[in-house]
Amino acid sequence: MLSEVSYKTPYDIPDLLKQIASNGDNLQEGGEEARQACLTAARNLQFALEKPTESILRTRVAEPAHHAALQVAIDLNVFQKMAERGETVTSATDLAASTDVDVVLVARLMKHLASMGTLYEEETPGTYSLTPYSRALSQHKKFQEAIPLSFNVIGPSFAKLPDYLKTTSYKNPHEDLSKIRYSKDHNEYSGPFQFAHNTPKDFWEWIACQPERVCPFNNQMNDRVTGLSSWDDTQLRPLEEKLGKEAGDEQVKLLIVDVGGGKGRDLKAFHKKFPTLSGQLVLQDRPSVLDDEEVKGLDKKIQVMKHDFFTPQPIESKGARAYYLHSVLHDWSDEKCAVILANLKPAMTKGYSKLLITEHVIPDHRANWISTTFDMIMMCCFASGERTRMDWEKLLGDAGFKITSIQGGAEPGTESLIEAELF
Ligand SMILES: C[S@@+](CC[C@H](N)C(=O)[O-])C[C@H]1O[C@@H](n2cnc3c(N)ncnc32)[C@H](O)[C@@H]1O
Repeated sequence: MLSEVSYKTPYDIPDLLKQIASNGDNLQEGGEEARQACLTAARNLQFALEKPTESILRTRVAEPAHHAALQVAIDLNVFQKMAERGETVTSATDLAASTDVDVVLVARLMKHLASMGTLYEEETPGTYSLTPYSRALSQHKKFQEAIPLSFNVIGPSFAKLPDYLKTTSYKNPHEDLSKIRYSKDHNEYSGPFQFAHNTPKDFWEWIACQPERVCPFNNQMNDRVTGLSSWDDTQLRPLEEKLGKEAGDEQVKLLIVDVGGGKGRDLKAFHKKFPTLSGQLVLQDRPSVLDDEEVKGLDKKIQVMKHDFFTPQPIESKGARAYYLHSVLHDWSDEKCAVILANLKPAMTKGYSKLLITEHVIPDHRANWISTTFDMIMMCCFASGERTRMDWEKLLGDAGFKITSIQGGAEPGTESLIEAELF
């Protein structure tokens, strides 16, 4: 059986098994690197061993059904209820009683959640315990809020992508497809998101008008679940030297302007790491983001400023040491990014101000699934995309910047820190 599968698959099954065995033995000492190697080999082994009929069932129905079951479980607080019971196992009957929901329904949902790895089914049939994933879902609002956002906001865009692409004769989604109708009644700018949600608004305008979604979305941006992180320590550490001492300016007035900085998570992390570094930190974003209560509680070192980055950068004077764009440019086409960058340039001082960008840099070969997933999200929600190194060089070069370094994220599939300056 194995040799038959191995013959047909491009994966080397014996080698994958060896990788799992050697990295598995080394999980304690090997740390994150061994875990990642083991996980990659295990994922590839699944692709190699699954029959096409199993793969098709998994992708077309098992995974969407899992997503739906997760959404229902979130609606019913299933994971919190399991955690609150303080027991290691819960039966569908107990859970149905505490959620006041039909036991047959609860049992069916739990079975699918267990078969897909979100719950663990114990030796005793019909009893379940939490896995690290469902425990995280039980404990953290950021995980609970992520599911409805993917289910109700991003999911419909994915579902409609094939129809949208058919409509556009398979053009790469781009805002310039302005003749594409977003619905039968309208004839305005449209991307897959507008097509799916039947709206002329861009994602940011749309979400700002959704009172029940705007706060979870801003929280989600502020407290990322995966793939997009606050700058990690390896990226953060050298910045003290670069932004502080290297400036040759003991009293830096303006240290970082975080443009489209959300609720200030990155500036908070920066200030926590380097509390004594001189210079003001400035947080800029749309009113719907900055009016959030959490923003009002930011340290006074962080000045909060409503600013539309499609208008000239208001922080000029001598120029800040760094203008920072984290997960901003991937939301926009090259043409729109050119406008954002052109608005920053007059504010920057050549040889002094840096442009810092935290974004995915998609490798040309064997891109990680997390980066490719974000690329698909960008395609569907923003008619934009993640960029390769060459894309970044072109985008920034055309805008008058030269890249001085690209520091990869600590984990595969996470964002890199790109440093650039005016030439
Ligand atoms: C993907 S989020 C990233 C937020 C933040 N930099 C982070 O990494 O958590 C993109 C941000 O761009 C902001 N944004 C979108 N359009 C904007 C505009 N025209 N002017 C300023 N900010 C904008 C959004 O409100 C959002 O906070």
